[in-house]
Amino acid sequence: MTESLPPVSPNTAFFIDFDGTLVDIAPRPELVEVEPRVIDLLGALAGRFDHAVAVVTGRSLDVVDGFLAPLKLPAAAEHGSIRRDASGRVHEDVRTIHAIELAAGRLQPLVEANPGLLLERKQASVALHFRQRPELAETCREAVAQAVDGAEGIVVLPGKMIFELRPQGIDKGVAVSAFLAEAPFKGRVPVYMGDDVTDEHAFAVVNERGGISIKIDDGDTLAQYRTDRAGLFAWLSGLAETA
Ligand SMILES: O=P(O)(O)OC[C@H]1O[C@H](O[C@H]2O[C@H](CO)[C@@H](O)[C@H](O)[C@H]2O)[C@H](O)[C@@H](O)[C@@H]1O
Repeated sequence: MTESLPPVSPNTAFFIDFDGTLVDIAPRPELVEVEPRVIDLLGALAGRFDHAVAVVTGRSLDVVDGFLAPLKLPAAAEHGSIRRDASGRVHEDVRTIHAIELAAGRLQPLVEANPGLLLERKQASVALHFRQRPELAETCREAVAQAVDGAEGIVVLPGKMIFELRPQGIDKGVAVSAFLAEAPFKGRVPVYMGDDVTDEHAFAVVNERGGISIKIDDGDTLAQYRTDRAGLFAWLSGLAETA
């Protein structure tokens, strides 16, 4: 189901999820394709709205930069554990990476025994992917719970065919709040666009601040609007041209 998206004022800040929102979901993380029009659109939007455009993703910063090159937008990577603000300064929360790496080591035998499972190691977090082996979802859930048992300060975040291990106290809502305390986002009305359960924290923050929350595709959500990627791009294209 899609619905028409609202007009926005020139005083708007945009926060955009990557996987499932800017790009279609692919069988493996490295296989996503960024259409050139997406880069053009983000660049035009940033130009129109005083550079108040940020990517908010579970990906690592270098990976998302690689996909969006030559753009280098403000970005909350790894769900906000690594955040590059508009001045280019990078804020890192890597306090639990050793505990997370230890947990990842405990998951390694499961991954080696089951081709198709994938451990994605990032700077501050680790993800266990089971998209190629959906029948192992419950096995993975239990293995991750056991792997983090007794570890302090680590949270398991379920996503689309994935379980992510990240530091406690970090989520996309916290990341959006941090951006909104800084130029050029400060004082602007936030718009957040995302497709996954991990985007719900950001929807909650944006709703509280009187912003606009947009869920891409299906699933329960706190978002006020729902559309698909085509509807989102049509809307953003109009804003990039007309603001
Ligand atoms: O916050 P996002 O930008 O939505 O990133 C969330 C995770 O996305 C990636 O995994 C997801 O996309 C893959 C490619 O389409 C897909 O194969 C996988 O099943 C999805 O979970 C990425 O690999 C993770 O690091 C991100 O945290």
